[in-house]
Amino acid sequence: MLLEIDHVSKCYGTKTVLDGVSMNLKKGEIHALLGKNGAGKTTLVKSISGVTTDYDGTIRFEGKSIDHLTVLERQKIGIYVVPQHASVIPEFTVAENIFIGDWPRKKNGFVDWNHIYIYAKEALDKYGVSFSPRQKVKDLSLVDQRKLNIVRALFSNAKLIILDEPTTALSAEERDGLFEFVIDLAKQGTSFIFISHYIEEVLRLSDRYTVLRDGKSYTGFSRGEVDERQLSNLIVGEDVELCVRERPEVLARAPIALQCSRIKARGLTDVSFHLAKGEILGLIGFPGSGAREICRALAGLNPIESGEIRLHGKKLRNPRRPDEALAQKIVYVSYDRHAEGIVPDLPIRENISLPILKSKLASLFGFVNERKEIENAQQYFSTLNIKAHSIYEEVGNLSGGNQQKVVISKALSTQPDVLIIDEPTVGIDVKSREEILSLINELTDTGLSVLYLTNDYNELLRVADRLLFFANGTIAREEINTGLTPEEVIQMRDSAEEEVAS
Ligand SMILES: Nc1ncnc2c1ncn2[C@@H]1O[C@H](COP(=O)(O)OP(=O)(O)OP(=O)(O)O)[C@@H](O)[C@H]1O
Repeated sequence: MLLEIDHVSKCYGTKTVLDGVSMNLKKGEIHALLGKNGAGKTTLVKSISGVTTDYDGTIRFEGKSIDHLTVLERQKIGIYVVPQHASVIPEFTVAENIFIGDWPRKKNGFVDWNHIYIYAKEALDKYGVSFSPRQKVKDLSLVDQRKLNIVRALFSNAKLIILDEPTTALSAEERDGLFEFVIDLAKQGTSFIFISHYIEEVLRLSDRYTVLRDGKSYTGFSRGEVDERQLSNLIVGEDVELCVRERPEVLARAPIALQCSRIKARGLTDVSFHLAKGEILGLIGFPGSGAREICRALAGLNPIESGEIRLHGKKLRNPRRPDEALAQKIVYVSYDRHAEGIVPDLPIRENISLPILKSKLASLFGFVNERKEIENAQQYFSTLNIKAHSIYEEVGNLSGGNQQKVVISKALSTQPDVLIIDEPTVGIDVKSREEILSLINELTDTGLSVLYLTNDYNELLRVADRLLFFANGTIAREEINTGLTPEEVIQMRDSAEEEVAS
């Protein structure tokens, strides 16, 4: 056994988050840690890595208790966390990133720059990655940045690497590449704790599983012992009802809500399309293809050089800022909730109300109508099942998935005509995902139109009525979603890309 977690408990104030949690991990094992949003996965990871040491119970590493050790001391014995958000410095080279904090030095004490690249090349070769040590990290793909984080940990002699939702925002192919890399390293003896909300990928990658629910651990399941449904029931504690979108006939006759003509903007050469009232339009394309760029242009985040946007036939002013888009009933939920989504120090109530303070919640004389604000926040708090004591809890104290629900509530409370939603279920547990999808589905019945961007084609194909394939800054293909499979979509995306390139 490499790691033994023995009846670990942890409270925040009066809230018991971990209640006698136990699990163990063997050398060379990939062990999945699962649980709903707020189940305590991050809290357990913090206890293993030493960020939190005021827990009850015992954690042993290679047979010895590590409860008294600090984060740095735990790193020295081989425990590393690779966080969800790349902890690399984009302006530095790969080699510089590997050596940050531990520069090889010459006898005179100066950094040995010549050898940095030689040592880094050896490390990259040893772990079988293909990028060059001289490449700037900002030029690496997302998956290579994640691999670099792992190589950095290995270079510091990691024996246990905790991967916190490592597949976030990766395409299916990138995810496969990352998994191969992790499996190879596990074969060489490195152990992994793998945190993910995607059960299908958990079943593919992991040797064993531990589920946290209501503070307790359900542990010891090996590959093949449980299937997708059983694991999802264990996580949620009940049957999960899947959101089913009926593609109604009315959509074919629905009036056009949004009409974009010849849009030219950053990363967009010439984009024209329409979105019907009540329709969910899926956007597909590689990074830089234009799929995300059109979202950001319509949201007022990337300036539009030319072209025309009409909503319900009325010409809009091309938005220069998100509040201008919002005033014209277009709202964007960014994939990056940390940078663009929430104010962590403010309570849930104020976060949800932020964009509508000046409009819907303003009373006579410009004061905020507090009753309306509370009602509004309370409504989304209940509908989306946000896990917190109340709407007065600070958003920074919520688990990642629950923060994401606040971001979505904030967007929906503006009552937009067009919702642009970018990777909305990243970090969201199985049950919450269905709640979010169901809510969006219901809102389209009342006339909301949606542009939906995600790399998770399984999810996209469950909700999208029609698909637009982007390549090279323009729309290369359009398909009605008549029961398409993810594999078909990947093929269509690749051939659209090739056609545009040739
Ligand atoms: N610093 C804190 N103060 C108070 N409560 C906290 C703090 N950190 C976490 N919590 C609470 O502890 C519980 C567990 O949170 P944790 O982040 O461990 O969940 P998680 O399983 O990682 O969730 P997710 O999948 O959403 O990331 C949540 O209810 C959260 O609100």
